[in-house]
Amino acid sequence: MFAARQTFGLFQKRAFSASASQASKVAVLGAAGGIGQPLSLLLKLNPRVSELALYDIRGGPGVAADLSHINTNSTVTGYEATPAGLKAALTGAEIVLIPAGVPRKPGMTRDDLFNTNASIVRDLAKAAAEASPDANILVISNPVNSTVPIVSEVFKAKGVYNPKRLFGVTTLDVVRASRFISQVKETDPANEAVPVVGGHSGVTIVPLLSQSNHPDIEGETRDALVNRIQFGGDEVVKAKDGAGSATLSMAMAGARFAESLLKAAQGEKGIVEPTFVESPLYKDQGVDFFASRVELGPNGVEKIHEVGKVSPYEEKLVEAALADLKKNIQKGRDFVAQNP
Ligand SMILES: NC(=O)C1=CN([C@@H]2O[C@H](COP(=O)(O)OP(=O)(O)OC[C@H]3O[C@@H](n4cnc5c(N)ncnc54)[C@H](O)[C@@H]3O)[C@@H](O)[C@H]2O)C=CC1
Ligand SMILES: O=C([O-])CC(=O)C(=O)O
Repeated sequence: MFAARQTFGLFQKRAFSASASQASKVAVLGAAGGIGQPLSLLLKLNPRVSELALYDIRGGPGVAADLSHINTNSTVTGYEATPAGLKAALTGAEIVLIPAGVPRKPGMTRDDLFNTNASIVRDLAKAAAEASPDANILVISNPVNSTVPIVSEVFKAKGVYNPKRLFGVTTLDVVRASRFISQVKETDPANEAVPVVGGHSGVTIVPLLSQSNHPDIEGETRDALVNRIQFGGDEVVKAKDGAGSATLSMAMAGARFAESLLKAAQGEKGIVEPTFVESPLYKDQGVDFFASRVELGPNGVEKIHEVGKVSPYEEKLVEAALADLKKNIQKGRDFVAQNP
């Protein structure tokens, strides 16, 4: 197995910072991709990460060699694209980020990625269920509304499913929401927070402007802002013109979410992130996964926050989201049932 990996962490001399006194291995599956590379870079810069494990079907060791020259204390290991390499990348990981899979081209919906990405995510989930059953699994690969249920079904089949440790990464939606509202209001986005609930595609993305600093935004301005948040991904897909979708902003969002989990694992209280998790909020309507604000703790999900008071306009948005979510979730489950 050792031959299947290359280790580059040879220059680790300085003491860890206090926050990184706990060893934290983070694995990135799809590490050589458009998201994987800048995400791995940001993780290499994070003192809370002690070991970075990079896996991809091509190029993992090269990205690892490059990042390993950065003079931060973590080790970086690139793994060969073999079952043994994948297993070694996953073993001992506290966090597994999955940005493996194809991105959209103009004219496609995220659901159009299902046929390709469902089996990629299923196979990586099988490996994770065997090698790192207790890790926090952070699913970035689209369509998130379906790939997260795929992971849950695979973990269930292996008898290791823990709903507190499975997260669909929807952080980019709130990152965009705070940026876009700051452009409308000419404010600093650092001071803006717009809760975004539901899921991660089109109308399942539900921004709650009534709970932002600017509940006064109404009429056409509101409609345009909500639409921009819901379809922010499409803006990037169009601008990239066939060369993929958001990668850099997604890397920032993924790194932020991983950082929040590490902070929570290392004992910080009150860490809240939006994320798509198995949720009781709309179970009575047949929707088992839902994104809302989630407090994180050492065991993963600590507390799922209620959606809270919404306007009649937002109630309609939630209704539309639930209808799509139900189908997207079922599609993921059916896929695993039919293609175990
Ligand atoms: N959750 C979110 O907010 C967002 C999700 N995405 C999604 O993230 C995914 C990745 O996007 P990009 O990085 O731009 O794509 P990309 O094509 O640049 O990179 C994907 C990487 O995955 C690797 N890969 C493919 N199959 C694999 C496997 N079985 N095991 C390991 N690695 C494998 C590829 O070799 C490639 O390096 C897409 O599905 C995209 O839709 C993108 C932006 C935001
Ligand atoms: O739009 C896409 O396909 C990628 C994505 O999920 C996003 O940027 O939010």
